[in-house]
Amino acid sequence: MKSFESLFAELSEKAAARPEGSDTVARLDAGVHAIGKKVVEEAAEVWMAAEYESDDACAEEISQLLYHLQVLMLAKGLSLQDVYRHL
Ligand SMILES: N=c1c2ncn([C@@H]3O[C@H](COP(=O)(O)OP(=O)(O)OP(=O)(O)O)[C@@H](O)[C@H]3O)c2ncn1[C@@H]1O[C@H](COP(=O)(O)O)[C@@H](O)[C@H]1O
Repeated sequence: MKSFESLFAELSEKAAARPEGSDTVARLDAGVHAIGKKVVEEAAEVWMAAEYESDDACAEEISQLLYHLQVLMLAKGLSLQDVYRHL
């Protein structure tokens, strides 16, 4: 099972190697503005799932929000440590 750290390592590799067909590479190429809109969209989906859907649906939406936050971190050049030091 993936963790926050292992997903970030995987996405970092994708950003560096830029494999053909990677959704992550396409999102990075779209830029911070587009990624930020996706973060907001996913956050709203988390909220709606928490209020009106199952726990599993909510967990899935949270996983997607975490993914898009990581894409935003990569687009900004932020490391895990840059974020963790504020926790
Ligand atoms: N964990 C994720 C992940 N979570 C969410 N998403 C993306 O976020 C989308 C979910 O958003 P929506 O529900 O809004 O779906 P949508 O409306 O079709 O999204 P859009 O394409 O319109 O933005 C999914 O369709 C994926 O495109 C993810 N895309 C990739 N990963 C993982 O990231 C890794 C690298 O993936 P690639 O870069 O595609 O190789 C792999 O381990 C993947 O499993």
